[in-house]
Amino acid sequence: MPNIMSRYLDSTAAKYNIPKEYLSRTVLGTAVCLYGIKLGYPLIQQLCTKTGKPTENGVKNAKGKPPRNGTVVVANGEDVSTNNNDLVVPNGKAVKRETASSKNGRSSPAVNQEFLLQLEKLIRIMIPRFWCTETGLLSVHTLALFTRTFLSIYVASMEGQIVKFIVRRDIWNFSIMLLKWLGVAVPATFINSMIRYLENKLALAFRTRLVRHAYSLYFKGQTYYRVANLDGRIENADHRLTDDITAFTSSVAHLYSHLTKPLFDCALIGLALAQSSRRMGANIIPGPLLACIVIGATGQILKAVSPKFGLLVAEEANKKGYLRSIHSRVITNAEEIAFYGGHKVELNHLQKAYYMLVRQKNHIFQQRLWYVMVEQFLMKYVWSGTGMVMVALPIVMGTRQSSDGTPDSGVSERTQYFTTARNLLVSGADAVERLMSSYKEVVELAGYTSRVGEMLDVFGDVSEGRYRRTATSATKQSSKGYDRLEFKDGLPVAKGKIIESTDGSISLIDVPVVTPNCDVVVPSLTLVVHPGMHLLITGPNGCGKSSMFRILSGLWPVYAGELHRPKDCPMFYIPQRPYMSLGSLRDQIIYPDTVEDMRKKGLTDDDLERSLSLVHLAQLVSREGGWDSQADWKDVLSGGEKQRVAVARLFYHRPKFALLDECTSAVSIDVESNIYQAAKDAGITLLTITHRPSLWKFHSHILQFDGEGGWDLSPLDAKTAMTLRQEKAHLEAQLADIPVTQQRLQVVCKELADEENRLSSSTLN
Ligand SMILES: Nc1ncnc2c1ncn2[C@@H]1O[C@H](COP(=O)(O)OP(=O)(O)OP(=O)(O)O)[C@@H](O)[C@H]1O
Repeated sequence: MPNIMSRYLDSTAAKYNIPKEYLSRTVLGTAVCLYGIKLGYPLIQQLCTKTGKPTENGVKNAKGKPPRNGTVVVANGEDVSTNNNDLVVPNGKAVKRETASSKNGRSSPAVNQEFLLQLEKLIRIMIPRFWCTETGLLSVHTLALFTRTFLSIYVASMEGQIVKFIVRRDIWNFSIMLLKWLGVAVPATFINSMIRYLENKLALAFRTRLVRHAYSLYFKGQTYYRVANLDGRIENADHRLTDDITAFTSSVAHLYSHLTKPLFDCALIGLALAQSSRRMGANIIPGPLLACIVIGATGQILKAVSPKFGLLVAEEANKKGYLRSIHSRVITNAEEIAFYGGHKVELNHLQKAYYMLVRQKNHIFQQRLWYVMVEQFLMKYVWSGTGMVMVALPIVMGTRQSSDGTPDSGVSERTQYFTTARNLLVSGADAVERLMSSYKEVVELAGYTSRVGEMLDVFGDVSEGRYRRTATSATKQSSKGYDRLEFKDGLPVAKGKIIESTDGSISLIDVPVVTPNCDVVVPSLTLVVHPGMHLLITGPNGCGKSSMFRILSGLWPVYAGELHRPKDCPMFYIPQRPYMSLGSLRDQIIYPDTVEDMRKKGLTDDDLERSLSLVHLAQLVSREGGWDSQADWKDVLSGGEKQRVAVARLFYHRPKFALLDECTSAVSIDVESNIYQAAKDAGITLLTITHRPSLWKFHSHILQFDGEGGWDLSPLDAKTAMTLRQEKAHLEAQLADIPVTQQRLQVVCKELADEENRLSSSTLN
């Protein structure tokens, strides 16, 4: 076919008196343009149709654009969510709608417009300015790739010359060329190593930028808490922040060199091949034309048979994250599991998670098996055959004989051409193969891009108070008739106001206690806590006591009513299970301050010691080897000691209000009483959740939840008297038992004496 083509070109050029070269270039240019249009057309068509395409519901938004995942468009005056995982809310009723393809309402990761937009967003984070370290690294990397391509071509031509001198039996020139060839190997190997070094540096620089950005979002406000507790889109943020970001940045850096170098190779090798064909006096069109046809056909076939690697990779990352989370659960709760002897159950969970990952990996391997087979067949065998035809064409069709009057009738020059062209073709084929196999990597990159992009989107949303969660209970509540919550997009809207109080008090006015699952635990709560008003909070389990603290601390949104808080929120929360941070013993007491903060406050280790003695732990410093000693405090301290250390923090920080959530449940009653008295003496207003009547005397008011959504706030005086009366009755009952106990004691003493007498007489006998 190339022969026929060449003859046809010859005859046409002669017929219309056009220089053959012009005609060849025009044909080649047209073919390339047409192929470019063919490849680009589906993308352009996709873009055009997307811009004005009606949505699933046949509705366009105001700009004629399709709504983004999760946004709301208005149909027939009602809010209709287009998110796969969202709730359609006709007439205020929430209905769950979920599709299997996308858990989080996103389309499955693929190389499409969404991927390009997300990638662009992430690239802007990784390369924030034109002049930055990353652009410097990219420039040097590009230069190294370019140099490597030039060196490959130079080495290929040298090898051709070496073979030519061998055929001519020219020992002198052969030796010189061989030395030159070895001389080129030194910079060539250095450049190779440099390319890898720069790729790694680039991946690390990208990762650093992304991690810095992600951390700033993750620790903005209480995003790390809200992502896990209030939003349901991300399950394992830790895995995304570590493994997924690493995989994404490595993939981007790797793809950059994997795409750039082959592109340079193709362009420069194509030119070099055309030059050597021309030197052989052959037509330059047929070879490249044949190559274009074969490569184009290969691309189409591979595209048709390619599995959805992006989706597969994203799913694999998901399963890896799940396995990791199960591992960390075991590590965190090792002692509890060991006491229960729950290793069988945990092992079961771990194995399940592991086999889910194994199944996914096997699925990917299977998909790869057939894909790689087709890929290898086309790229190794079909392309090698095409290469042989391409190399043979200029030799068979060429008109050139010997250029320097050598007696071998051009055999040595043809051999030189053959060797050079063959080497160039091998490099070219390798370049195209890398380009094509890069498609698979691009699809995998789409998977990582989707996970990292989604994570950053969710962090951004959550830090601004926009949550998305499967609100199954919303339906339940709406059917219960609770209509104070306003739903939008299937989720309750935080309409409540957070106001700075001027008199230093904390108040909740008509605030509902609503859990992240939209369960309304208390429909409306109103209370004012002035400084010095010590409030005791009681009620059955699950009635909303801790939830009230979450609302006061700003962890949970205020869905209605008003929350008044003093400026800078001088509240300090101590939970039942105290958190021990990493670091020294000093760091435990001053948490969440740093040592610099402590110095700035003008506090010293002596002050810390005073805080420790208030919780009866003064000996801890010498026992643990000083303030700077480091340990895994979570394991080193007992449950009660951990609680006391947590309370010592209260004496270090001395906040206006202390939210104490059964924080001394493991402390003995006498020490507990001393702690509460010391806290009151320090001028700290106590809001205490407790089930211990012994703590009542330290409080002036009591808030009682009934577990049915109701509550009662009253002064504690009358109730204290009541409990004192109860305690008196209890003590009197104990005293009434004393005569009986004394009688019993006498009997036991007598029996013991008899027994001893018996024993001594038996020993004498
Ligand atoms: N992160 C959460 N997500 C969903 N629901 C939650 C969450 N935290 C608490 N809840 C629910 O909120 C309700 C109130 O919980 P809360 O922790 O306030 O109870 P409590 O009164 O402090 O109970 P206890 O005395 O047992 O500590 C419970 O039904 C609980 O299941």
